[in-house]
Amino acid sequence: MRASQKDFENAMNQVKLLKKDPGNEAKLKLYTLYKQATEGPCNMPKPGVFDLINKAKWDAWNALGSLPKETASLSSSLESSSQVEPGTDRKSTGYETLMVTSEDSITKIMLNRPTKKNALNVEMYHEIIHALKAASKDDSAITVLTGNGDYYSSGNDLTNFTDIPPGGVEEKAKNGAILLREFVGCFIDFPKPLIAMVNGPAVGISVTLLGLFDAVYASDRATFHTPFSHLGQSPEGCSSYTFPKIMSPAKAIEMLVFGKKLTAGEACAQGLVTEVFPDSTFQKEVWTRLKAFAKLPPNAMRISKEIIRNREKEKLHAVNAEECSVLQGRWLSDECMNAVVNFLSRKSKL
Ligand SMILES: CCCCCC/C=C/C(=O)SCCNC(=O)CCNC(=O)[C@H](O)C(C)(C)COP(=O)(O)OP(=O)(O)OC[C@H]1O[C@@H](n2cnc3c(N)ncnc32)[C@H](O)[C@@H]1OP(=O)(O)O
Repeated sequence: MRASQKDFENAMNQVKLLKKDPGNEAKLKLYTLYKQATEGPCNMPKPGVFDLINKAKWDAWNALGSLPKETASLSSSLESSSQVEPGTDRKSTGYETLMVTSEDSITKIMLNRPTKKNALNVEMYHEIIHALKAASKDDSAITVLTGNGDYYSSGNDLTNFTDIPPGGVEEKAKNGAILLREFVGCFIDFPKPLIAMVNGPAVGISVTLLGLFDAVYASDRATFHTPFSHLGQSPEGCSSYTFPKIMSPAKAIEMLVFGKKLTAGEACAQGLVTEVFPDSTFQKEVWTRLKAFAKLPPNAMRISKEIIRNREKEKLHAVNAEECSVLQGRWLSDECMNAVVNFLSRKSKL
């Protein structure tokens, strides 16, 4: 397929958005291809020998000779897309905390704060809401959520509690509850099969939400931990309703109240995880399976999910509202504030 001028300009814009500098050589190559594509053969006067930067530009552009504009445009687009981080396409542009890609009828939303163990900061909550809304309308058949790096996610970013607005902690808690309710609501309402690829340990809200997914595939490195009582908090993500149904009330209490951490095998035995894979083959095996799922008739999958979920939707939204309201109160408690201060001053870790 021929790259259009628009594609070419997009590619040039993407270079500006790269997180990692592509290096001078690549940038010089792109510059000269750009000049050739827009102006044709080198038309700038040859710079003096001491004008090193312009000399390098001139040499590189001049070396393209009479390369046709169209060829330069195509090469430039290809050059720049190969510099983009693997698995990234144009759809991911604009996200700070996610990598969102679409391929083989699968939209992949990857949590992308690996140095913070993919903790969910306020921006990430908003971006996930946005990505889910976009995925629900795009032409993919299924959507996958996964994490970049060694963690799936360490749950809520505890520094979210530090940025206090003029209205004080009460306003902070109220805003948090509103955001959480909208965030969880998107998972309840998501219309297509939603699959979690749990690539490593999962904590807090990243675990509770799994009860709202349609399939959960886990690496055998993954663990599942909801230390809400340790944090002076209470369950969210509809887990107060989904977990007792999935794994029995007693097992749900062990996790949600006593903070028992499950291995992937244990989580699978409890029904929270659909299947566990050895970490060494996790990506390959799961993606093979997902690609096969994505070839199934999308409308049939959507309608089948709808008929299963619709029966529960009203209840799930009511549970979500109640959990958010209870949490709003917990965030103002001494128990919660002390736990957050302890983490932030590194007195405690899970
Ligand atoms: C709109 C609001 C909605 C709120 C919804 C309610 C949600 C509730 C929950 O999700 S409760 C769960 C909260 N999560 C935690 O309590 C986990 C806290 N983190 C840890 O205990 C540890 O970091 C760890 C066990 C996840 C990993 O330990 P380790 O392997 O030793 O790595 P580091 O601790 O050095 O972590 C690296 C780096 O990441 C930062 N980080 C990790 N997790 C979080 C987090 N949840 N919040 C904030 N920051 C986190 C950690 O501080 C390190 O940062 P640094 O390198 O020091 O700058």
